[in-house]
Amino acid sequence: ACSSKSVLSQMHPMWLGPLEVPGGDHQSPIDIAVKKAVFDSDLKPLESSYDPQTCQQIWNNGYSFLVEYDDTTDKNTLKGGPLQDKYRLCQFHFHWGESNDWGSEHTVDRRLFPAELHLVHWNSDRYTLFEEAVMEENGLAVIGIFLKVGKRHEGLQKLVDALPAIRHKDSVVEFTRFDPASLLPSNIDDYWTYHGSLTTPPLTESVTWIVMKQHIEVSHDQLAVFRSLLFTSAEEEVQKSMVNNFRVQQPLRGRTVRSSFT
Ligand SMILES: COc1cccc(CN2CCc3cc(OS(N)(=O)=O)c(OC)cc3C2)c1
Ligand SMILES: [Zn+2]
Repeated sequence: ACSSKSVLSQMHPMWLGPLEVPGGDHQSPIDIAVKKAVFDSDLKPLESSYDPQTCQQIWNNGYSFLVEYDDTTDKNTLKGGPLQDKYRLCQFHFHWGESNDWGSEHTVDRRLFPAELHLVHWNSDRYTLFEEAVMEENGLAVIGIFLKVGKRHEGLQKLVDALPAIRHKDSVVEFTRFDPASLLPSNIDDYWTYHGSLTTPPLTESVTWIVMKQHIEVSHDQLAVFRSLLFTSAEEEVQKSMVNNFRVQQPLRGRTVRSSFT
């Protein structure tokens, strides 16, 4: 499910920082200036419906770890909010820092969070494969959720326990019966939305971003296990800790960020 490697990411090792796309003026991530966001009363509540039985595997792709879902049927759908069509979940992953002081990709009034969760969906009303949708303006919808360090996240622990098995790049293990809804904050009606891009290759400007206002809490120890992952494969002599796997912020270039709340 949406896990075929992009050629680009083979040519450009990600820990050197994703390459900048010349000329793109709808790039992500961005800073969300709360006061400049425009309330849009036409924005509907988000409707997500996920089936934990369709969870397939968890793997280290050399930049983050991805939990992948069977996206060959409409079992894991997202609609409503700013979306005109129905989108299918294919994977979720995280970005984090080497310390709790930074790690998120988006910021809110320049505030950095220690990590950010992305749930990647593609438009299954208009396209038949992720690879097609990834090239189209209305192809993808990514939900961004900020993580803060606090109490232990019970839902996350099953995922944290699987990480030592995928320490190295390109390692994969079977991972089943994980409910992505367990990672959503209690309030998913309050969000910011704007048009942007993937923050890793192919960096295409095909994403309707939906960034949740409410964060989720994970414990310091849970986040420390993220940092025990490696960018490097088992064969490489020098092992590099998988930390700071976020892209630098990109210019807004006149885009408007809308909010679903006042
Ligand atoms: C045409 O390029 C691709 C086609 C199919 C699958 C892929 C793999 N790619 C999809 C998009 C994506 C997007 C990712 O991050 S993000 N922040 O959502 O842009 C990501 O972070 C680890 C990984 C992947 C995996 C690339
Ligand atoms: Zn991401």
